[in-house]
Amino acid sequence: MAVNRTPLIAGNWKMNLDHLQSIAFVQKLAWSLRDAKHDYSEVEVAVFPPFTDLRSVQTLVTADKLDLRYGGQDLSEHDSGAYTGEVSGAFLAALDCRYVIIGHSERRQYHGETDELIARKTVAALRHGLVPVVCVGETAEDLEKHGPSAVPVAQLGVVLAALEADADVVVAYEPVWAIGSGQAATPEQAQQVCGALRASIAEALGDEAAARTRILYGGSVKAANIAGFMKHKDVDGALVGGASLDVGEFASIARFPKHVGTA
Ligand SMILES: O=C[C@H](O)COP(=O)(O)O
Repeated sequence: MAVNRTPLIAGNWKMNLDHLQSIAFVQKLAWSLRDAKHDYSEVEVAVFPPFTDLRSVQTLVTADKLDLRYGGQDLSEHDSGAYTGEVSGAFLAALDCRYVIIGHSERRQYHGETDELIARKTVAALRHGLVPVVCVGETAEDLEKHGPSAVPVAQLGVVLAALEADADVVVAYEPVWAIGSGQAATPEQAQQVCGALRASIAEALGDEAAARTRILYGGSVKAANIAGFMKHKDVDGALVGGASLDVGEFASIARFPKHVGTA
């Protein structure tokens, strides 16, 4: 089957950069990518700012006709109503968000998000025309106890059970032990788990869904290691945390095809 998955380099800002800082950052990123003649059809680039920045980012992207994508870092499973502090998929869609991150390990760890809630949020995102970036990943303890793929595959399985075969989702494999640690998984480890995740998508939703779904690796990705990950057939991009807060570094990650052969 012909496979045409556009790589996606996604920057998760987490709780960093306020709305004014987001404007300066996006402007610099756009200039940097323009100067490098970045081909967005070759490598898609997306940023995930805090909710309070999204309107500013939308204004800039619209005014400057940027090809940059953006999205929220979370959303509510509900569409509207008495849910204090929640942000609905409808609101993200109204700001022209393309994507939304769901089930990041920090949400699982600090906010008690379960696989079942993450599945409901994924369905909510799809209901509003957003592309969910569903995060899965094992802790160091899980890795020791169950091996590399069991936990991420089981986490994704709960989400896949809630999806139709034509659902447009992105999966992000982020080993918890690699996040913010400076100790990335090896490209071979990432490939092994991304391959297992793709096989689980094929089993649940069919070969066509497996062939078109992008699977990202995340966890201490930087310009110096991105090419190693991207050489592997089941790794379709990266979800970048810390390094996405440095314009030059993030732009360099997005230009990874230039590094291939140097990794
Ligand atoms: O969402 C991004 C991940 O948590 C990776 O973060 P990191 O690149 O700082 O390790």
